[in-house]
Amino acid sequence: MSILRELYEDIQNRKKNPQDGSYTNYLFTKGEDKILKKIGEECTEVVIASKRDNHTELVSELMDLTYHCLVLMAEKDVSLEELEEEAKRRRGKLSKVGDRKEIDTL
Ligand SMILES: N=c1c2ncn([C@@H]3O[C@H](COP(=O)(O)OP(=O)(O)OP(=O)(O)O)[C@@H](O)[C@H]3O)c2ncn1[C@@H]1O[C@H](COP(=O)(O)O)[C@@H](O)[C@H]1O
Repeated sequence: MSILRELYEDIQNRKKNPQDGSYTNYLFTKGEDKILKKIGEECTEVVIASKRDNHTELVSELMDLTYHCLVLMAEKDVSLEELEEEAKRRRGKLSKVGDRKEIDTL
């Protein structure tokens, strides 16, 4: 999705050129442990929204989780291309074998 690419580029730009008042820069300044803590919190919020069967809240919480995962990716220099390659590799492998047990070997 191009909007996720745009969001990731915004996050990378904040890392290169910090801006006052930017929440993203606040996370980079606090560092990896803070980003990981936020990811943990957002995961829990996704679980709660899902169990409440609240679709709007679930979409919102999934986006919060996605944003914080993208911040972690920028912090650890993981590119979107690496995710794409990994997804393609799994797709090729799984569609060939047609056996869910094979996922253990991914
Ligand atoms: N997509 C997001 C985004 N999603 C969520 N958030 C922020 O994530 C925070 C999560 O809220 P919480 O209540 O969990 O956290 P908090 O209490 O504010 O802060 P903590 O002390 O818990 O860390 C909120 O402050 C949201 O504004 C985001 N902040 C920024 N972006 C995008 O990131 C890019 C850079 O924006 P800036 O960070 O504003 O420069 C832009 O494209 C923005 O649209």
